[in-house]
Amino acid sequence: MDLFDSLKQKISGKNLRIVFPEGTDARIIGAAVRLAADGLIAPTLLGNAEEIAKVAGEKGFDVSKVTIRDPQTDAFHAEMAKAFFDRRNGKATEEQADQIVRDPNYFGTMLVFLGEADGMVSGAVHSTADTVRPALQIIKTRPDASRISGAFIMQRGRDERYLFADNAINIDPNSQELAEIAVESAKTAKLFDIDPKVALLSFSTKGSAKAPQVDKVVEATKIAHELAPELALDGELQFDAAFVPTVAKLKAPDSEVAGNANVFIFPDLQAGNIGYKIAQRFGNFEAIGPILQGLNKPVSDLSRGANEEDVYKLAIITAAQNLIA
Ligand SMILES: CC(C)(COP(=O)(O)OP(=O)(O)OC[C@H]1O[C@@H](n2cnc3c(N)ncnc32)[C@H](O)[C@@H]1OP(=O)(O)O)[C@@H](O)C(=O)NCCC(=O)NCCS
Ligand SMILES: CC(=O)OP(=O)(O)O
Repeated sequence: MDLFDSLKQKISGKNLRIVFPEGTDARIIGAAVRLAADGLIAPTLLGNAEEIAKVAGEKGFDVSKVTIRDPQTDAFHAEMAKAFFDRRNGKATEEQADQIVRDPNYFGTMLVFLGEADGMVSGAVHSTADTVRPALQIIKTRPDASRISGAFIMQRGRDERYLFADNAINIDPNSQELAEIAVESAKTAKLFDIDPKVALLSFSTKGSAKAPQVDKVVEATKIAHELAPELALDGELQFDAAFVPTVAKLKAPDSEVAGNANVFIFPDLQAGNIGYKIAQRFGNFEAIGPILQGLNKPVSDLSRGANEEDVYKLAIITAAQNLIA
């Protein structure tokens, strides 16, 4: 079954509530209206109701099934500011808390934190840093994860599907962090019916180049093996050795992952962010994400280059993350 048909089946009728802080953006409104009409989620758009109605009217969207809340005037404001102040535990004053929760990304994140929403999707207008910082500060990492990272499902056609990470968050992870990203990405891959074979990517394969950047990946591979000995995982591998069986035979003949990898771990964010965009724009892969891994509750960031379909799909994934323990 198609990945999204299967995810839609899982969330259908569960009335999972997803909040969209960028409620006046036409792509967001269009996706929210479709999701509500399809009975997939209960969407909340954040923003000024008149502005949302104006954009919806111009585009012919019927927002009657969508909840609208305005962080500037919301009746829940004082309670939320107090909860934010408590959660930040000395890192924000009461006055700052009062202002901060008027920011739609903070307001949306607080709705998730307080259990008023089951997930948040933002980032079509805001940068990744502005989208994810509230989640890092408020929702925080799961007890079994030390870092949050951002993964993409890369899909072409019905059957070709890979997971890339980290393409969004950690700028220059050290070996320990990279190892944890690799192990966490294998868990995420399973959510999308990918049987993970994890490659830690480099510009070197099995010692073909010497550099501190390569040493980092070699060390990360060693740590990842210790963290998850049962996992099919290998490094350091160049992308061709990881992906192409004939090249794997030449460059890494003893590796069970080389030539078969389907989870690709990039050594830093320069490589990861550039890499996913090249596959998306040159390779015609659909890039769905970044899906934040390691958070206590689901929050997803969009690329500002996202279209309505990307918003629709990422909202489905965000909702489905609630159903996976
Ligand atoms: C994600 C990012 C915004 C966080 O950095 P920052 O804003 O400087 O955040 P800070 O270092 O001030 O940390 C803020 C909080 O987040 C936490 N945090 C930061 N990075 C984290 C991570 N990867 N995992 C878990 N928590 C993290 C910090 O511990 C801190 O928590 P606290 O305030 O409760 O003590 C930053 O790493 C970044 O800009 N990454 C690149 C994003 C980007 O541009 N991507 C490309 C496009 S997708
Ligand atoms: C994920 C990502 O690269 O986001 P943006 O394109 O918005 O910077």
